[in-house]
Amino acid sequence: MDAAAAPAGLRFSKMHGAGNDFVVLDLRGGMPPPDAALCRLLADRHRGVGCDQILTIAAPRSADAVASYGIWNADGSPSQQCGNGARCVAAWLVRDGAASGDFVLDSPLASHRVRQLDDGGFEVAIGAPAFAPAAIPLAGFDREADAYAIAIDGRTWPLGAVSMGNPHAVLEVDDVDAAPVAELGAALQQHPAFPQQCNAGFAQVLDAGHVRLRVHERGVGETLACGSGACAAVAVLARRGRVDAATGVDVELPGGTLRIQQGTDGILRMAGPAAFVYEGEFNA
Ligand SMILES: N[C@H](CCC[C@H](N)C(=O)O)C(=O)O
Repeated sequence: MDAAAAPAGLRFSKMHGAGNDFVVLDLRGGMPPPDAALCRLLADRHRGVGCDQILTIAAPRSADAVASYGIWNADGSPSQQCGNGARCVAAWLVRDGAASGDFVLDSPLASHRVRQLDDGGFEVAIGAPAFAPAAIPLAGFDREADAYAIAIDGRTWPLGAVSMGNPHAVLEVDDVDAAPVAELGAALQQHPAFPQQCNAGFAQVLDAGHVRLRVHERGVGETLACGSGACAAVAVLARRGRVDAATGVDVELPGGTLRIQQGTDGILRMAGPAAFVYEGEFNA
Protein backbone atom coordinates (compact mmCIF):
# COMPACT_ATOMS: atom_id res chain seq x y z
CA MET A 1 0.00 0.00 0.00
CA ASP A 2 1.58 3.34 -0.88
CA ALA A 3 0.80 7.04 -0.72
CA ALA A 4 -0.25 6.90 -4.36
CA ALA A 5 -3.63 5.63 -3.16
CA ALA A 6 -4.46 9.13 -1.91
CA PRO A 7 -5.37 12.01 -4.25
CA ALA A 8 -2.54 14.56 -4.44
CA GLY A 9 -2.99 17.45 -2.01
CA LEU A 10 -5.83 15.86 -0.02
CA ARG A 11 -6.66 18.43 2.65
CA PHE A 12 -7.74 17.26 6.10
CA SER A 13 -8.12 18.34 9.72
CA LYS A 14 -6.55 16.29 12.50
CA MET A 15 -8.73 16.30 15.63
CA HIS A 16 -9.43 14.30 18.77
CA GLY A 17 -12.13 13.89 21.37
CA ALA A 18 -10.62 12.85 24.72
CA GLY A 19 -7.73 11.26 22.82
CA ASN A 20 -9.87 9.32 20.31
CA ASP A 21 -8.31 10.76 17.18
CA PHE A 22 -9.66 11.51 13.74
CA VAL A 23 -8.79 12.60 10.24
CA VAL A 24 -11.65 14.86 9.11
CA LEU A 25 -12.41 15.24 5.37
CA ASP A 26 -14.77 17.88 3.98
CA LEU A 27 -16.76 16.29 1.13
CA ARG A 28 -19.09 19.29 0.64
CA GLY A 29 -17.03 20.40 -2.40
CA GLY A 30 -17.80 17.20 -4.24
CA MET A 31 -14.96 14.85 -3.21
CA PRO A 32 -16.29 11.26 -3.18
CA PRO A 33 -16.32 9.35 0.14
CA PRO A 34 -12.99 7.60 0.85
CA ASP A 35 -12.76 3.92 -0.04
CA ALA A 36 -11.46 1.35 2.44
CA ALA A 37 -7.92 1.49 1.03
CA LEU A 38 -7.70 5.26 1.43
CA CYS A 39 -9.10 5.02 4.97
CA ARG A 40 -6.49 2.44 5.90
CA LEU A 41 -3.74 4.61 4.42
CA LEU A 42 -4.90 7.78 6.20
CA ALA A 43 -5.21 5.86 9.49
CA ASP A 44 -1.77 4.25 9.16
CA ARG A 45 0.44 5.76 11.88
CA HIS A 46 3.60 5.05 9.86
CA ARG A 47 2.71 5.47 6.18
CA GLY A 48 -0.19 7.89 6.57
CA VAL A 49 -1.50 10.52 8.97
CA GLY A 50 -2.57 8.20 11.79
CA CYS A 51 -6.02 8.11 13.41
CA ASP A 52 -8.60 5.82 14.99
CA GLN A 53 -11.33 6.86 12.57
CA ILE A 54 -11.83 8.92 9.42
CA LEU A 55 -14.79 11.33 9.60
CA THR A 56 -16.38 12.88 6.52
CA ILE A 57 -18.55 15.99 6.46
CA ALA A 58 -21.23 16.28 3.78
CA ALA A 59 -24.55 17.99 3.04
CA PRO A 60 -27.40 17.31 5.51
CA ARG A 61 -29.88 14.56 4.82
CA SER A 62 -32.66 15.73 7.14
CA ALA A 63 -34.50 19.06 6.87
CA ASP A 64 -33.27 20.65 10.11
CA ALA A 65 -29.67 19.40 10.09
CA VAL A 66 -26.70 21.61 9.21
CA ALA A 67 -24.58 18.73 7.87
CA SER A 68 -24.18 14.97 7.83
CA TYR A 69 -21.12 12.94 8.83
CA GLY A 70 -19.72 9.55 7.92
CA ILE A 71 -17.43 7.28 9.95
CA TRP A 72 -14.78 4.76 8.89
CA ASN A 73 -12.58 2.79 11.28
CA ALA A 74 -8.83 2.48 10.88
CA ASP A 75 -9.26 -0.92 9.18
CA GLY A 76 -11.47 0.70 6.55
CA SER A 77 -14.75 -0.69 7.92
CA PRO A 78 -17.69 1.72 8.06
CA SER A 79 -19.54 2.51 11.27
CA GLN A 80 -22.91 3.97 12.06
CA GLN A 81 -22.03 5.89 15.20
CA CYS A 82 -19.11 7.77 16.72
CA GLY A 83 -19.78 9.83 19.82
CA ASN A 84 -16.37 11.49 20.05
CA GLY A 85 -16.45 12.02 16.31
CA ALA A 86 -19.81 13.78 16.48
CA ARG A 87 -18.37 16.34 18.90
CA CYS A 88 -15.36 16.90 16.62
CA VAL A 89 -17.61 17.33 13.57
CA ALA A 90 -19.64 19.83 15.60
CA ALA A 91 -16.51 21.80 16.54
CA TRP A 92 -15.34 21.71 12.92
CA LEU A 93 -18.67 23.13 11.68
CA VAL A 94 -18.69 25.87 14.35
CA ARG A 95 -15.17 26.95 13.35
CA ASP A 96 -16.29 26.83 9.70
CA GLY A 97 -19.16 29.18 10.53
CA ALA A 98 -21.71 26.60 9.42
CA ALA A 99 -23.18 26.05 12.90
CA SER A 100 -23.47 27.67 16.32
CA GLY A 101 -25.30 27.26 19.63
CA ASP A 102 -27.79 24.42 19.31
CA PHE A 103 -27.99 22.57 16.00
CA VAL A 104 -28.67 19.14 14.45
CA LEU A 105 -26.24 16.72 12.79
CA ASP A 106 -27.12 13.67 10.69
CA SER A 107 -25.12 10.51 11.41
CA PRO A 108 -25.40 7.57 8.98
CA LEU A 109 -28.56 6.27 10.64
CA ALA A 110 -30.05 9.08 12.76
CA SER A 111 -30.15 12.78 13.59
CA HIS A 112 -28.58 14.21 16.72
CA ARG A 113 -29.23 17.46 18.57
CA VAL A 114 -25.94 19.13 19.50
CA ARG A 115 -25.39 21.85 22.10
CA GLN A 116 -22.27 24.02 22.46
CA LEU A 117 -21.10 24.07 26.10
CA ASP A 118 -19.58 26.99 28.00
CA ASP A 119 -16.37 25.01 28.54
CA GLY A 120 -15.80 24.78 24.78
CA GLY A 121 -17.03 21.21 24.57
CA PHE A 122 -20.24 19.84 23.12
CA GLU A 123 -23.21 17.79 24.27
CA VAL A 124 -24.57 15.32 21.70
CA ALA A 125 -27.88 13.49 21.96
CA ILE A 126 -26.58 10.08 20.90
CA GLY A 127 -29.92 8.31 21.12
CA ALA A 128 -31.84 5.74 23.12
CA PRO A 129 -30.07 2.41 23.77
CA ALA A 130 -31.47 -0.59 21.89
CA PHE A 131 -31.32 -3.81 23.94
CA ALA A 132 -33.28 -6.16 21.67
CA PRO A 133 -30.88 -8.87 20.40
CA ALA A 134 -32.06 -8.31 16.84
CA ALA A 135 -31.22 -4.59 17.10
CA ILE A 136 -27.68 -5.04 18.44
CA PRO A 137 -27.36 -7.50 16.57
CA LEU A 138 -26.71 -10.40 18.92
CA ALA A 139 -27.08 -13.93 17.56
CA GLY A 140 -28.13 -17.00 19.55
CA PHE A 141 -30.30 -15.11 22.05
CA ASP A 142 -33.92 -14.20 21.46
CA ARG A 143 -34.76 -12.33 24.66
CA GLU A 144 -33.26 -9.19 26.20
CA ALA A 145 -31.18 -9.82 29.30
CA ASP A 146 -29.00 -7.87 31.73
CA ALA A 147 -26.19 -10.28 30.90
CA TYR A 148 -25.55 -12.94 28.26
CA ALA A 149 -23.25 -15.93 28.86
CA ILE A 150 -20.67 -15.83 26.06
CA ALA A 151 -18.13 -18.66 25.92
CA ILE A 152 -14.60 -17.87 24.79
CA ASP A 153 -11.73 -20.37 24.99
CA GLY A 154 -13.53 -22.56 27.50
CA ARG A 155 -14.49 -19.71 29.83
CA THR A 156 -17.95 -18.07 30.06
CA TRP A 157 -18.21 -14.29 30.37
CA PRO A 158 -21.38 -12.48 31.58
CA LEU A 159 -21.68 -9.69 29.02
CA GLY A 160 -24.10 -6.83 28.66
CA ALA A 161 -24.95 -6.04 25.03
CA VAL A 162 -26.58 -2.98 23.49
CA SER A 163 -26.71 -0.93 20.32
CA MET A 164 -26.06 2.82 20.37
CA GLY A 165 -26.39 2.78 16.61
CA ASN A 166 -23.33 0.54 16.66
CA PRO A 167 -22.90 -2.77 18.50
CA HIS A 168 -21.38 -2.88 22.00
CA ALA A 169 -20.52 -5.60 24.48
CA VAL A 170 -19.95 -4.46 28.06
CA LEU A 171 -18.12 -6.52 30.70
CA GLU A 172 -18.11 -5.34 34.32
CA VAL A 173 -14.68 -5.79 35.94
CA ASP A 174 -13.21 -5.10 39.39
CA ASP A 175 -10.18 -3.25 38.03
CA VAL A 176 -9.98 -1.84 34.49
CA ASP A 177 -6.19 -1.61 34.76
CA ALA A 178 -6.06 -5.41 35.03
CA ALA A 179 -8.75 -6.09 32.40
CA PRO A 180 -7.75 -8.31 29.42
CA VAL A 181 -8.75 -5.56 26.97
CA ALA A 182 -6.54 -6.50 24.02
CA GLU A 183 -7.03 -10.26 23.95
CA LEU A 184 -10.63 -10.50 25.16
CA GLY A 185 -11.65 -7.40 23.21
CA ALA A 186 -10.28 -8.90 19.99
CA ALA A 187 -11.96 -12.26 20.70
CA LEU A 188 -15.31 -10.58 21.38
CA GLN A 189 -15.05 -8.47 18.22
CA GLN A 190 -14.75 -11.68 16.17
CA HIS A 191 -17.19 -13.78 18.21
CA PRO A 192 -20.06 -15.38 16.20
CA ALA A 193 -22.56 -13.99 18.73
CA PHE A 194 -21.88 -10.60 17.12
CA PRO A 195 -22.60 -11.01 13.38
CA GLN A 196 -21.60 -7.37 12.75
CA GLN A 197 -18.72 -7.69 15.26
CA CYS A 198 -18.72 -5.40 18.32
CA ASN A 199 -16.96 -2.75 20.35
CA ALA A 200 -16.03 -4.26 23.74
CA GLY A 201 -16.14 -2.11 26.88
CA PHE A 202 -14.55 -3.06 30.23
CA ALA A 203 -16.27 -1.10 33.00
CA GLN A 204 -15.38 -0.66 36.69
CA VAL A 205 -18.15 0.93 38.75
CA LEU A 206 -16.75 3.31 41.40
CA ASP A 207 -20.19 4.54 42.53
CA ALA A 208 -23.60 5.39 41.04
CA GLY A 209 -22.13 8.47 39.38
CA HIS A 210 -18.64 7.33 38.43
CA VAL A 211 -17.36 4.59 36.13
CA ARG A 212 -13.87 3.80 34.81
CA LEU A 213 -13.92 2.38 31.28
CA ARG A 214 -11.56 0.99 28.67
CA VAL A 215 -12.81 0.07 25.18
CA HIS A 216 -11.49 -2.24 22.50
CA GLU A 217 -13.06 -0.66 19.43
CA ARG A 218 -14.30 -2.61 16.41
CA GLY A 219 -11.95 -1.99 13.53
CA VAL A 220 -9.29 -0.24 15.62
CA GLY A 221 -8.29 -1.91 18.90
CA GLU A 222 -8.11 -0.15 22.25
CA THR A 223 -8.63 3.60 21.93
CA LEU A 224 -8.05 6.33 24.52
CA ALA A 225 -11.77 7.05 24.56
CA CYS A 226 -15.00 5.82 22.96
CA GLY A 227 -18.09 8.01 23.15
CA SER A 228 -20.66 5.45 22.05
CA GLY A 229 -18.85 2.97 24.31
CA ALA A 230 -19.31 5.29 27.28
CA CYS A 231 -23.02 5.53 26.45
CA ALA A 232 -23.25 1.74 26.06
CA ALA A 233 -21.58 1.11 29.41
CA VAL A 234 -23.91 3.53 31.21
CA ALA A 235 -26.94 1.99 29.47
CA VAL A 236 -25.99 -1.55 30.49
CA LEU A 237 -25.00 -0.60 34.04
CA ALA A 238 -28.12 1.55 34.53
CA ARG A 239 -30.32 -1.35 33.44
CA ARG A 240 -28.69 -3.40 36.21
CA GLY A 241 -29.24 -0.57 38.72
CA ARG A 242 -25.49 -0.10 39.14
CA VAL A 243 -25.39 3.60 38.10
CA ASP A 244 -27.86 6.52 38.12
CA ALA A 245 -28.10 7.57 34.45
CA ALA A 246 -30.93 10.05 35.13
CA THR A 247 -28.69 12.13 37.40
CA GLY A 248 -25.66 11.57 35.19
CA VAL A 249 -22.49 9.49 35.19
CA ASP A 250 -18.88 10.62 34.78
CA VAL A 251 -17.16 8.00 32.64
CA GLU A 252 -13.40 8.13 33.10
CA LEU A 253 -11.50 6.75 30.10
CA PRO A 254 -7.72 6.68 29.60
CA GLY A 255 -7.89 9.79 27.40
CA GLY A 256 -10.36 11.83 29.42
CA THR A 257 -13.77 11.97 31.10
CA LEU A 258 -17.15 12.04 29.35
CA ARG A 259 -20.42 12.81 31.12
CA ILE A 260 -23.40 10.69 30.16
CA GLN A 261 -26.96 11.53 31.21
CA GLN A 262 -30.24 9.87 30.24
CA GLY A 263 -33.28 12.11 29.85
CA THR A 264 -36.88 11.17 30.64
CA ASP A 265 -37.16 10.66 26.88
CA GLY A 266 -34.76 7.73 27.20
CA ILE A 267 -32.13 9.50 25.07
CA LEU A 268 -28.52 9.33 26.27
CA ARG A 269 -26.68 12.64 26.02
CA MET A 270 -22.89 12.67 26.02
CA ALA A 271 -20.86 15.75 26.93
CA GLY A 272 -17.15 16.11 26.34
CA PRO A 273 -14.30 17.93 24.61
CA ALA A 274 -13.32 18.33 20.95
CA ALA A 275 -9.85 19.52 19.97
CA PHE A 276 -8.12 20.62 16.77
CA VAL A 277 -4.54 19.35 16.41
CA TYR A 278 -3.46 20.60 12.97
CA GLU A 279 -4.54 21.16 9.38
CA GLY A 280 -2.77 19.05 6.80
CA GLU A 281 -2.38 18.29 3.12
CA PHE A 282 -1.81 14.61 2.37
CA ASN A 283 0.39 13.52 -0.52
CA ALA A 284 1.03 17.13 -1.42
N1 LIG B 1 -15.32 1.61 16.37
C1 LIG B 1 -16.73 2.05 16.33
C2 LIG B 1 -16.87 3.42 15.63
C3 LIG B 1 -16.25 4.55 16.43
C4 LIG B 1 -16.85 4.68 17.80
C5 LIG B 1 -16.06 5.51 18.80
N2 LIG B 1 -14.84 6.10 18.34
C6 LIG B 1 -16.96 6.54 19.46
O1 LIG B 1 -16.47 7.60 19.91
O2 LIG B 1 -18.17 6.26 19.60
C7 LIG B 1 -17.56 1.02 15.56
O3 LIG B 1 -17.02 0.38 14.65
O4 LIG B 1 -18.75 0.90 15.87
